[in-house]
Amino acid sequence: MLIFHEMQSRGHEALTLLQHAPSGLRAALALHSTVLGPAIAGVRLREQDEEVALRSALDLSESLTLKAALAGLNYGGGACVLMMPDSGVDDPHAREALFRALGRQVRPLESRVVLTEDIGVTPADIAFVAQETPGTLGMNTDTSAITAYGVYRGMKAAARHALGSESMRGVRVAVIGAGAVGRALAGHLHREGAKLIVADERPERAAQLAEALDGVQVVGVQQILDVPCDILAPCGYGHSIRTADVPRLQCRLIAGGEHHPLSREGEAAVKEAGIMYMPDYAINAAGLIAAATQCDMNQAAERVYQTVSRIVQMAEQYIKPTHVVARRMAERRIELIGSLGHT
Ligand SMILES: NC(=O)c1ccc[n+]([C@@H]2O[C@H](COP(=O)([O-])OP(=O)(O)OC[C@H]3O[C@@H](n4cnc5c(N)ncnc54)[C@H](O)[C@@H]3O)[C@@H](O)[C@H]2O)c1
Repeated sequence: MLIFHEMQSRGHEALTLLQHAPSGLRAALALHSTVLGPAIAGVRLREQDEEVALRSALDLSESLTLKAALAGLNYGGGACVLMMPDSGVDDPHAREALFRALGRQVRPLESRVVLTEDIGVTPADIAFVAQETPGTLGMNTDTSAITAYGVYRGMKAAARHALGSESMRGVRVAVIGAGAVGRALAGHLHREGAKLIVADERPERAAQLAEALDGVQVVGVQQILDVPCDILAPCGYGHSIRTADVPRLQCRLIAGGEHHPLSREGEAAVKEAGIMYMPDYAINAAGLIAAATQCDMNQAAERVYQTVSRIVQMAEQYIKPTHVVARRMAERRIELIGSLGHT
């Protein structure tokens, strides 16, 4: 991996590796942009190899920059990916030490970064970080439910253009990943009468969802991309649609909660295939909006609905792909507000 090349081409400001042997801390902290304000960095704890951790940090931090900018927030984008310590994190004191070590190492960067929870990290973990540095933003609420409701509302706004109607009644939605966001999203769609097809790498999760909601069809993770459907809703851990998979897709809209479901090449391939793609940073922003502004779930989801509506309207007006318009809108706000300089 050519890290400087990657950072330069995508505009990252910094990538810091944090290490503290006694607590088992090994983390990649990426700051993509601090132009609009300190970088909000979701802290993610997952068992993975070093290259995946670096790549995820670079990907997620860029998404966060675009997400905060599009949502009109005065934050930049960051990401902090922790490697799972060899001894695990089941012992509560080991867990405390891990997150306090993270806080202590991040403290010198407090004016540039604000840590918050992401996959595998709880509000209690961030409270440990907060004992060591003021640079935290506790979500203090179940952001996955808020995020999922925002995805549902954003999906409807996009469907108005992609499918000709906002109604989800009878619409076939294939959900990749039956985790916190995927499950809650499926619930909203099911209540409105959508026909759901679900797959999860952990098949028991898809089976549980099918048990909870009548009529949900479960398929394997290899099959879900071949399923004829109207909307494909990726809600997994990222890159669940590879560019080589795009010719298999039989949907008209891709809209889900997942960060980086597609690479940049994948976005272009999807457009070529005649499929509308609503980027992650536009549609999965409700949890972040609620945490950053203290607004409620409906207000946060409404902001996502309005943003997605604006993206699709501008895409139609200028005959440009939605992912190009969304990125341009976010970058334009960063340029304009950044040009004001610091007060
Ligand atoms: N939770 C939030 O508030 C939030 C906010 C914004 C974005 N997101 C993004 O939404 C996505 C889902 O988050 P979550 O909180 O639901 O995580 P989760 O861990 O609760 O669930 C993810 C589920 O997806 C499954 N999965 C992963 N990759 C898959 C694949 N390729 N095929 C099939 N199944 C797959 C996993 O087995 C798991 O059950 C992540 O990309 C996350 O970054 C979450």
